[in-house]
Amino acid sequence: MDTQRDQSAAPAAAPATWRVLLRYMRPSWRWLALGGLLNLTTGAVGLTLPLVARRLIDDLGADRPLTGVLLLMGLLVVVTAGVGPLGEWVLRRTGESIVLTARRRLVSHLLRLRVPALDRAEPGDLMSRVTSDTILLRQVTTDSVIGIVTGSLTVLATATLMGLLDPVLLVVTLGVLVLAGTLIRVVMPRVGRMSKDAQKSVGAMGAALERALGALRTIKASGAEHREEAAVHRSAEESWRASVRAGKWLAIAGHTAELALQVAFFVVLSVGGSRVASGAIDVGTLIAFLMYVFFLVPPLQQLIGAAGQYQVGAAAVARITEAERLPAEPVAPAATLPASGAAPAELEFRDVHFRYGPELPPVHHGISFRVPARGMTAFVGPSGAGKTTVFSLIERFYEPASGSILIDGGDIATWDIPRLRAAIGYVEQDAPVLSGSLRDNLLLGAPEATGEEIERVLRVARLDALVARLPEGLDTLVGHRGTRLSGGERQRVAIARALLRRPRLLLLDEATSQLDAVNEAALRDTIAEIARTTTVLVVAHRLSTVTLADRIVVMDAGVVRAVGTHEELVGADPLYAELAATQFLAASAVTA
Ligand SMILES: Nc1ncnc2c1ncn2[C@@H]1O[C@H](COP(=O)(O)OP(=O)(O)OP(=O)(O)O)[C@@H](O)[C@H]1O
Repeated sequence: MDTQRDQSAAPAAAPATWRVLLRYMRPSWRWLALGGLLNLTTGAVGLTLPLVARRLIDDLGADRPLTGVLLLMGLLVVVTAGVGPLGEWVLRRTGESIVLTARRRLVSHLLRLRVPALDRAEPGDLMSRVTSDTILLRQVTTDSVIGIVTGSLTVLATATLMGLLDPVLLVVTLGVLVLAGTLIRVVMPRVGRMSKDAQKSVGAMGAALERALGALRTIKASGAEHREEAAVHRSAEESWRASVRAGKWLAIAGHTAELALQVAFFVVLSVGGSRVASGAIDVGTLIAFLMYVFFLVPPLQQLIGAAGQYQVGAAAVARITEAERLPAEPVAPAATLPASGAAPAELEFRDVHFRYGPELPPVHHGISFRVPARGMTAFVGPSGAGKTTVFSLIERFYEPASGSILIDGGDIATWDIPRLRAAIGYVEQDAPVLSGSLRDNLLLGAPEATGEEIERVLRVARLDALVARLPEGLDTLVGHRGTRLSGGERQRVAIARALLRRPRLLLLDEATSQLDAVNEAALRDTIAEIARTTTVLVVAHRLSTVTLADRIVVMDAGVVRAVGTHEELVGADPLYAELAATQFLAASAVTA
């Protein structure tokens, strides 16, 4: 049972970045460990090379045979060549798995978002979190975390070996490096801030682009391409600006390390030279030590790169976590649709109060009405009266502030949401049709429907002639949001889709002017026919629909003014009489 009615519970504090990263990395920890180990092996093998080099110089000096040393060097080079790429591949694979996990989690969450959260979100921005931010997660979980671990270990091992060669030269080297490290610590938080700004702008760009592409015809008709283009460009430029600034700080950090090592090389050379002259160390030791100084370059660069990537990744993690914390409906298995011939539903609203947000005015001020099983009930009233909101509350897209909504005598707040929605067929006012084929659209809510059932609803919705005419029939692609269909066809597809679910309660938000007279009259008869076996609720905009209704609920400014038949209401309710005389009659005059 899902009894959660609170839509605005205060969210707990966001978890720390490293905790979130650990959560993503946990399922892949074996692969990560293997990749890290292989990377370390490559580093360790590389580290032995200077020692072997020293041995070579010693052997040369002492005139000893070189075969053994050369063979060892060859072996080490071959091992490095084999293990290096393998380690990198393992890490890349792990990174991709982490991206996959994050994307799956996020998509599953976003598809279950509560409708109020969706009202406040920008789809384009949410999309960028799934597509672009998750890519950054790959870098931070593999390159960065592994880079920090392997880089630190390699630096530590190199420093140990340097210490074994000559502790004095090690202290000299570390002194230079500590200075560089202090500078880098100042730079890194700036990289984090800039990266956050850059990703935020990518999200804003996605939102602006979605807004423009989603209504491109309107934008063209309004001659607004330039303004929309400028808005998208602005976000792209902001992202560029922030990324360039982050890049500047990263470049400074990267080159600080390189510069520090060059300085260290010269300091070690001069200090080491005097130590060779004083006989404290031999030439072989100095050469080996200088080789180690250069060996420090890659792991130190890896460390700095990793720290930078961690900052970039932390910005992405914050955006992914933010999306994951938007309120969502509980995950529940899909409910089975009502059996054919299932009893129609009874509905009751009891003193329902509702507003869309704490800062918004109330929409329903204590709505009460009863709808018995079977028959057609029409909701009429001026625009903004709260008619569509009645349907949204029945579907539990929103929860009432107080009062209750009952189906078959049970409060729907105690129903599992999938079970509730399985009982309902809903045709929205703008009759959305999804990209894909006609068949995909019909089967959206009833994937198990048989060919016969599809044919039946096609006939009922008067789509059979259209499907017969199309060369690809039901497999015809309808385009993005059904743009290849006419408005009336889209509406009939939406009706057929709802009917295929064999709903016990059919909610029909009538479009004001989508259907032609012939189809409208036919569909009206069909709906009246359906109402004999199912409970049908219609938000009605046409008198022709209203006169067929068994009862009419007249709504105005969030209250139910009157309930009755057309004949009763025309005499009893002045608002209804006025609506019937103006809007409805005007509409019916067109279709008569
Ligand atoms: N998602 C939403 N967020 C905030 N306010 C909303 C939302 N949806 C609707 N409203 C507001 O709630 C009020 C009632 O809207 P509703 O869609 O229920 O009216 P309606 O009677 O169906 O109107 P129409 O006949 O024009 O379709 C309106 O003032 C509308 O602006």
